[in-house]
Amino acid sequence: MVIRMADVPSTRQTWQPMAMIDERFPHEVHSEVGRLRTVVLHRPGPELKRLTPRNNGSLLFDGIPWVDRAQEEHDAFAAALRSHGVEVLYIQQLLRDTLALPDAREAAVASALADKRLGDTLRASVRSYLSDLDVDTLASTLIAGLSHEEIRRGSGLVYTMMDRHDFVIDPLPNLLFTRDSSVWIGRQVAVTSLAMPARQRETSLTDLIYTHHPRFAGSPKLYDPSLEHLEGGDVLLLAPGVVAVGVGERTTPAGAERLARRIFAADLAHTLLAVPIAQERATMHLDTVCTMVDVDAMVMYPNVADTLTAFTVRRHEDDHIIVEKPQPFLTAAASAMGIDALRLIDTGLDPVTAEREQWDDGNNTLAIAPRLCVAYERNQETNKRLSDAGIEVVEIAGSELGSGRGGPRCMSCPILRDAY
Ligand SMILES: NC(=O)NCCC[C@H](N)C(=O)O
Repeated sequence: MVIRMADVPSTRQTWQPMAMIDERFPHEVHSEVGRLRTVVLHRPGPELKRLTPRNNGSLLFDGIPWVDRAQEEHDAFAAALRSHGVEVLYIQQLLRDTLALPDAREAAVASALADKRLGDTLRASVRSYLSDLDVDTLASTLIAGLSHEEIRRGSGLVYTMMDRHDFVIDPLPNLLFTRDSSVWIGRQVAVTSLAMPARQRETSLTDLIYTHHPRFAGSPKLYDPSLEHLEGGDVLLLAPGVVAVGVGERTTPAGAERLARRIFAADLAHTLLAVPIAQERATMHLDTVCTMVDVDAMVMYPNVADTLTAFTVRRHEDDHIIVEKPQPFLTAAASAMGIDALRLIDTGLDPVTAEREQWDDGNNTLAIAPRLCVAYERNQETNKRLSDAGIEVVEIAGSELGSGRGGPRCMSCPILRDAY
């Protein structure tokens, strides 16, 4: 699909898909709600078994999940998507395919060994350990991590001074939230720059897959992990040509500005809305506060609905951008989208219920199509209000999955959606 700026009335610019599916680049996303065709998930595995009460805080989980049940919940999520015609790709399978290529394997090992805490002697032992692994085991080790006691070989000061439960390769329990480590805008993939140390190695895996896997090799890259912090959960494609970016605990103003320059230069959008969000765990990403459920409608945490603002950023000449004064978010969004109003689904919740359901990712829905979304079943009040407003809700269990503080949108990276 080629996106082209159409002739536009006054200052408003609209963007129109000109043709569908280019064989060379079969992955393409221009909105939050176009019918979902292909999505990347990660089925949680042994990396979750690394969580203990001593490390769950630094590994960004609010509890210790029951892993078997989390897997059942995740399988049900994937089944719900498949039953609506969505192709589900798993990160671990993509990683296995990728590691079968010698250059990719070498790059993956080099990136795991780059950890400065290892030191030369232990690094050599870890290299030797990894070189003995078959592709499947290497893929699972890069995700589940490797502890001192598992390596069973080593010498030198670092190895000797480590506790046997310390990690020589850190586990990646948050890989579950595939939304954050990459985001597709148009036909380009932004491999993001994750802010929290516990998550930074995730992008070495997504970058590896998008660089080497035959299904993705050659796809244009829009962003890379060496750039300013930017996380996929903060990026909402409100409409073709309009990208909202939350700026808060994770994505920095510099990350939003860099993305604006890149998407303008690549003609992927005409407007970026930078949306300040509270720098708190409960609102770590924009998609924890609001998600699109129709081409012109959102569900939003009621406690911020009246105060959320946006700085409209537009392309000027060459590499210059224009930043407008902040406006109420809904006003700025409707104006950029070229519609009269962006409808808020009125969840009408009292502040306490709203706060509880926001914490449990009630606003973090994944649209399968306009007016059809996946949501956690536990957020009964929010889901009821969505149904009352004509949004069909596919409910999934999330009692264990939710302990990482992420919902259906966080757990999914759409790579192909239809235009609408
Ligand atoms: N988009 C999202 O909101 N993703 C959820 C990420 C949860 C993860 N435990 C984190 O703190 O990064």
